[in-house]
Amino acid sequence: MTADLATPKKVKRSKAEKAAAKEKEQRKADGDFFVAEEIAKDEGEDEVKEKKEKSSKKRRAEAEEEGGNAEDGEHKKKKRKDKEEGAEGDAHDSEKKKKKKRKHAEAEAAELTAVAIESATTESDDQKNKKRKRAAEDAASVSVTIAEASSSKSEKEPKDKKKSKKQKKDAASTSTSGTAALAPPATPAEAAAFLAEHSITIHTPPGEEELPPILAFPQLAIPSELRSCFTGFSAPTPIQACTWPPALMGRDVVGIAETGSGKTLAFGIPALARLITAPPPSDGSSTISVLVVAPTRELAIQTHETLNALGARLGIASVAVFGGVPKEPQVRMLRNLNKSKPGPEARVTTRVVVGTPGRILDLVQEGVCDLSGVNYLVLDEADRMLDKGFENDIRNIISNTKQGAERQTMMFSATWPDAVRRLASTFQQNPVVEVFDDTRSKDNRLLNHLRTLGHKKTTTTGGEEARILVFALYKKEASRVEQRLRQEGYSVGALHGDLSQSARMEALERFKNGTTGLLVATDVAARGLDIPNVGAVINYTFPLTIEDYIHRIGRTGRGGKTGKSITFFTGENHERSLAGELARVLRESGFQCEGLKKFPMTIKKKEHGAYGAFFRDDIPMPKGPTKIVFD
Ligand SMILES: Nc1ncnc2c1ncn2[C@@H]1O[C@H](COP(=O)(O)OP(=O)(O)OP(=O)(O)O)[C@@H](O)[C@H]1O
Repeated sequence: MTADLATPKKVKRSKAEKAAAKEKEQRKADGDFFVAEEIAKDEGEDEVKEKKEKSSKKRRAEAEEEGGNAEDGEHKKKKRKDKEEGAEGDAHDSEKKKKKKRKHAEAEAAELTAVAIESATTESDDQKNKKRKRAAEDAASVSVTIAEASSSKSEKEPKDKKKSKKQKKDAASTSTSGTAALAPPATPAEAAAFLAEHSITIHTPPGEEELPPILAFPQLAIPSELRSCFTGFSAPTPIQACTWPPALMGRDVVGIAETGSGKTLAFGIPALARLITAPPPSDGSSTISVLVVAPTRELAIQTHETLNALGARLGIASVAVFGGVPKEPQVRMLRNLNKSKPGPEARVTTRVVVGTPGRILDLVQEGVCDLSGVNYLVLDEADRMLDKGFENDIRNIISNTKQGAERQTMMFSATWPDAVRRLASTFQQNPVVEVFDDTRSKDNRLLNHLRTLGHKKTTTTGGEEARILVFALYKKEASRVEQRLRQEGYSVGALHGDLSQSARMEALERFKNGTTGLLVATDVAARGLDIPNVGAVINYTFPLTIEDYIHRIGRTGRGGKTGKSITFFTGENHERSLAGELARVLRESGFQCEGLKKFPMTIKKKEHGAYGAFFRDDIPMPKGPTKIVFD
């Protein structure tokens, strides 16, 4: 019977129908079908919430069942995650079946991803308005931590010349208060009143300029094309107001804010501004430069929809990848990125990936998701991701993106527990050089940094990210700094030549096993020893040679991990003559060295004991055996 029914149907099909069916099949194979199906979801906010709660309950129950299974191997963990994602998928199954017919109709009707997104956006306008209202009312306490400047990112490149007529028209119709005609920034009194009213604390690292919040959209220096993103909003939400100024300057930002506080635009506007001003590479390398990692697929889909809708007119598209659904369509979709398609989609370049950690990593490891061009990374709801056991996945994902100052990282979290602090301090790995005149203020600066890095006074975590290595130049200095830190209540060890060998070995062992999270060492005592990977290195006094500096900072950020190095540079004594070399090292690694320019920038040619200044220092000299010497 089935065959009987099917046959006449087939026969009756017109040529045009056949062509349409063929095209649909092709789109399916290209992965479009998947995107269209997912983004055409018209789940109400309540349904999403309910599902979120259901799946989190399920997760909690599973976690309790598995309680204490922290020793699980990577494989087990992955399986569990797949199970979680599968469970999430099950929860959606009955819902999915009900909607299957309608979704298919929508998916088939959705000729283009962008069209589907726009319709989905329109459909959920009511829900959006609800959320909008909530966001506007949201004056919950918000905290923003600004990391040290990543680099002097110049984002003022010429805009994409290939803009369509429509794009040009759109841009013209948006507010003209672009970067050229900005409203004056908030006065210190206005800024203070705003921060007090919304219970906002902004932690700017010592030495960094404090930026006032943006109280009104016209104060915002962004490409004019982006101004239409604010249509219907009267003012920035608190998290947007405080996040935009540092984020638009290219700084790493940590925002502590509740859901529904307007985070998507808080990181979305700087992301789009960056994409508009830096066109995609034309050398065939990956066009993905923005990556958003989120804990759940609901959040990933929501963020993807928002960014896709905002980016559509700018020629920027996003893809969403998440667990709980088959991987193959996502693999096909990623393989076929930017393959020219007919119609308006041909103008769109996929530059954003939004996804959940497990699936992103899977796809990266399969070689289909190339993150090597990612220079803007967002970790959304970081605390939830860590709660769900995604820490290793996140670190792994980060190691596949651009490193150091080449990447700007935005992190959002509703809470600020130790695990989140540690994650924040490890990705903010830019070597920072603080140039100052007053050597007496070194101790206070050191204490400030320990606080900013979230270092616990009595850490017994054993976690390598929590360890901080402080380098002093002289034995007496190391001993004094150690005493000072101990007076301040820190659990600290020392490694220098005034200590007996057994005392040094004990200090090293305690540092390695995490009993003390802080170690003050001299270069000579530390040389040749297996000092484990540490979260941060602080150069209290600059070493005698630039090689020692490189050796010191190499103690952190090892094995693809991230780390942080902070260097105090007073320009006194031996430091003055090393300013030029330090500036060169920083410049070559892509970091700023402005502060050093007040010192002579001459680089002294190295002299060899036997060959004087004429020896070749560009070829490696044979290394002798490692010698362990304690000064
Ligand atoms: N400046 C603003 N004024 C009023 N509404 C806004 C503003 N910015 C964003 N919104 C709206 O507020 C709602 C919540 O924003 P958004 O989804 O970005 O919050 P969120 O913090 O990411 O929350 P969630 O984690 O639940 O996604 C959205 O509907 C968004 O359109």
